[in-house]
Order: sequence, then structure tokens, then C-alpha cells
Amino acid sequence: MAGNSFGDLFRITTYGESHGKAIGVIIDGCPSQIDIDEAFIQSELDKRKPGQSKITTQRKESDIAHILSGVFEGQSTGTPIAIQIPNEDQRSKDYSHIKDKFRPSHADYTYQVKYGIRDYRGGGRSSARETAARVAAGAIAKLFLQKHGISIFAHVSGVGKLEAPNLDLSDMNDLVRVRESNIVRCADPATAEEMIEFIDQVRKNGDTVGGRISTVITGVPVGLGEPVFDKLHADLGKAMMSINAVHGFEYGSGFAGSEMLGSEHNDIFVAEEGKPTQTITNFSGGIQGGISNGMDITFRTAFKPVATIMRDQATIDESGSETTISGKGRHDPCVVPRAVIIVEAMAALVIADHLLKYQSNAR
Ligand SMILES: Cc1cc2nc3c(=O)[nH]c(=O)nc-3n(C[C@H](O)[C@H](O)[C@H](O)COP(=O)(O)O)c2cc1C
Repeated sequence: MAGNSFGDLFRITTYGESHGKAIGVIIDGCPSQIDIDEAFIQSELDKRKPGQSKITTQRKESDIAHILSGVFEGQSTGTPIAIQIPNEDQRSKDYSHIKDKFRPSHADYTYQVKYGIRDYRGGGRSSARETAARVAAGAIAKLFLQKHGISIFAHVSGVGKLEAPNLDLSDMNDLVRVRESNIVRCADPATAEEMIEFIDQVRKNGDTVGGRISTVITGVPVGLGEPVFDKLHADLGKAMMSINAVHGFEYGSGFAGSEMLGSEHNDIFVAEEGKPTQTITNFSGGIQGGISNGMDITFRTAFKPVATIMRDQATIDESGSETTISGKGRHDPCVVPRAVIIVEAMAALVIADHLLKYQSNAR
């Protein structure tokens, strides 16, 4: 199975399946002398772990990160950092009823046809359990970026047709506090309440619902991103689209920009002596020509309603015969509350990779 690594200079390789012994990540290229705050890595994993609230899957995993290498006396040594997270609460028998069946809109059919073998227990490698390894690596990337004054904030801005109003992004600490004060991780408390109620209703109906995550990255200097294929937004797009269940990515004005006129959409420069050049608006989402322009980087990621619903559905089995399938066990009615931290992690990995390219003077 190819494609288990991501990034060029700040590079991760993840391994492990949902119902194997453990999942983990090897991080290559993390610079030396970064303070590796283990409590921070754990707090990031805690935001993704299952069983957090009534609106997430009830699988119970403590998701304890074990750092196996690359850290000495609390600092990165510049050698590969390996982090392993054991699997605990597998209940693999919960999946025996779908052993020979293909879940509609999941990865069972494509994996079976491509590889001729698949770990049906929770989807094996196609399970979003793999993303815990990315969150651990993303935490290391965030610690590296912190040293350079770069911060990332994401929150749930939409669930189904519910949409949070645009936020004032000036106080990131306060936004994180509000986001973490509600189980849906929306930084607008009134919308959060509506979202929670809606997701709970969907869950009681045995169904699932999609949602959107908005992200802002502050403190990125001018010049990150390569001008042709490895544009900063292209790499962010790949990172986001590599997350399970993601169906859409847009940066800056995104699809709404295509409905505007150039005279409305152009970001006008303001030059003030002694200050970095700014633009009045930021429809470019902080990236022009594939290169960061010093403004906040903004993007949105859209997640589908995930496949496993607690209802009977028509499907086919491995012999191609028609059959029915019904979700059993523990599943997420809406994945965005847990995906917020995955989005932040993948964004951190992209920015860390591009920051290293920028520092190595690949301009
Ligand atoms: C945090 C998170 C949790 C998920 N939980 C579930 C789940 O409980 N049930 C499910 O069917 N899919 C779940 N998914 C989505 C599947 O992993 C994904 O739909 C599947 O691998 C097929 O890939 P695709 O949707 O990207 O095509 C989850 C995704 C994320 C990001």
C-alpha cells in the first residue's frame, strides 16, 4: 500500500490499523532543540479521541502517546521521532456481520477490489483511527511553528444547514476557550447549542450528518509556498482532502468568490511606513500565486455525512449478490467535532514543511 507518507522536509509516515495492536507515526525532519511538551501532545490527542461526548462515537480509547525515539531530555534531537498509540477498545466481533458485505459509501468495496484482501474490522487502514497518528505528528509541528510565532485555529463553522456567523479572529486564545467550552467545538456559543441539539436528533434517528470546519493560520511570513505545482494552497488542499470523509476544500473567498466581480474581489494593498504590507480585504485567503502574502491564511473544509448509519440499507456482498446491511457498534453521527484537531494537525504539517523549505532558501 503506497502513499503512507506526507511532506518533503517535515515528513511523516503513519502505520497501523483500527483493530491492530497500535497505530503510530514516524516524523522525519523535525529540527533539533524543539521543546517537546508531552502534555501538549496528549491534550491534542484528547480532542480527537473517541468517546468524548454524547455526539461522538462511544468507542473508548485513552489514546496515550508513547514517544519511542527522537527526544532527549524534553527536546527533539533531530533524529526520527516515533510516536505509538496502542489500540485498547476494539470489540472486533462487532464487525463480523459486515465481514463479507460492502458498506455503501465506505472504503470496503474499493479496498477489496484493489488489494484482494481487507481488514473488515472497523475498516482497517481506511478507519479514521489512523488520524490519531497525524494529530500526534501535528502537535510536534505546532510546537515547531510556535517557535516562529505561527498559530493555527480551526472550529466547526457548519453542521448540515446550520452555519455560524463570521468570527472576530483577533483574540485566538479566547476563541479556543469558547470552542473548547462546548462539545461540538464551534466558537459561536449560540450556534453551538443548535448544532448539538441537531446532531443529537440525527443520532437518535440512527442517521449521520455532514459539516464544515473553518481554519485560520496567523503569523505566516511572506514567501511560503512554491510557485508552480507545490503552491501553498495546493498542498493545504491535498492535506485536507487526505482526511477521511472530506469532500470539499476552499481557501479565501473559495466558491463564493466565483460569484463576485473583480472590482469587488481584488485585495487592495495598504502601505504604511515601518509596517508589513497589508491588504484591506483578504479574499485571497493569505495566498497569492501559491505563496503566502503575510495576511492570515484562511480556508474551509467540508465533511460528508459518514457512511455508517444505524438503519437497514440495501447493498451487495463479495459474491455480488444483493443483501442488506445495518450499522452496529459505535459510530460518529457527525465527525466534525473530532475532526477540528485533525484539520489543525494537517495544516501544521503543511506549514512546517513549507517553513523548512523557506528556511533552506529554496526561493
Ligand atoms: C474523526 C472521524 C471519525 C469517523 N468516524 C466514522 C464512523 O464512525 N463511521 C463511518 O462510517 N465513517 C467514519 N469516518 C469516515 C470514514 O473513515 C470514511 O468515510 C471512509 O474511510 C471512506 O473514505 P471517504 O469518505 O473519504 O471516501 C470518520 C472520519 C473522521 C474524520
